Amino acid sequence: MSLEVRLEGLSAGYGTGAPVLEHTDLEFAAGSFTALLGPSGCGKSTVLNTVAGFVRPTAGQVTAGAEPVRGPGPERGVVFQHYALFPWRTARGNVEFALKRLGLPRAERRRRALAALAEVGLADGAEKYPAQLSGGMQQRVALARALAAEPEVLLMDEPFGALDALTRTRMQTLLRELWQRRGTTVLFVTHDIDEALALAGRVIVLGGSPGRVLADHAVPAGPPDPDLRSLIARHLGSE
Ligand SMILES: Nc1ncnc2c1ncn2[C@@H]1O[C@H](COP(=O)(O)OP(=O)(O)OP(=O)(O)O)[C@@H](O)[C@H]1O
Repeated sequence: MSLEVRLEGLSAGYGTGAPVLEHTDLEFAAGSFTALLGPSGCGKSTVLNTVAGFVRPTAGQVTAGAEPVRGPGPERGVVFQHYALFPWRTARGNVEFALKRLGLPRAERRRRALAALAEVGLADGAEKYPAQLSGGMQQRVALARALAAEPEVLLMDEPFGALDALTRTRMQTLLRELWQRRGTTVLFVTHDIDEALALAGRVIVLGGSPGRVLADHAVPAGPPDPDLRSLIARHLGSE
């Protein structure tokens, strides 16, 4: 289950500030995994937030499949760096709560929550509260919460940025497996070139103000390509 995402002539900004994006065109094929890299403030999160429907474009439009994005929707799941779990709900309770807006019956919410927690390797932690879970486990709950709604697009904003190196590598492996199994379209914002190259089939470098596409590379399958890495590093350093 996946949708193509298109940004057409997209301009966006905040209040009376300078535009963050201007006339940006980008297409993300259904089922593709794309990493967005770029210096702080170039508009990576703004791209994600317009696709999520949190930020309304000032011009142009975003479409997910055939439908223009007019606001948040369950077919577009979001995972942020900070998991934003309710501390007074268990892992299962957090996932179930997110399913309420889908209007699912209670038993179905429970079934889906437990299935999603099992899918992220947290079957044993379902009845634990966030304070009883490590950072990596909390991020698994956040991932389960997004997956339980069975999204066709997954929007991830530096989701592993706050994790230690080992946990981060484990989460990357988990995410690759989930993506291979589900085929969801993934847009993944990161500051880390190696993370982008390890995960994505395509790496886009944004830069400038307003932000624009500085580079757009397909990442070949197989072992990391040092030439591609240094090319992308040069684009990143060119700001
Ligand atoms: N809610 C907001 N209100 C006002 N300005 C904002 C808001 N969110 C972002 N901005 C501004 O928009 C610009 C782009 O921000 P954005 O978060 O999209 O960049 P980014 O590339 O994701 O940065 P980072 O890597 O630091 O997360 C920045 O100048 C930022 O200060």
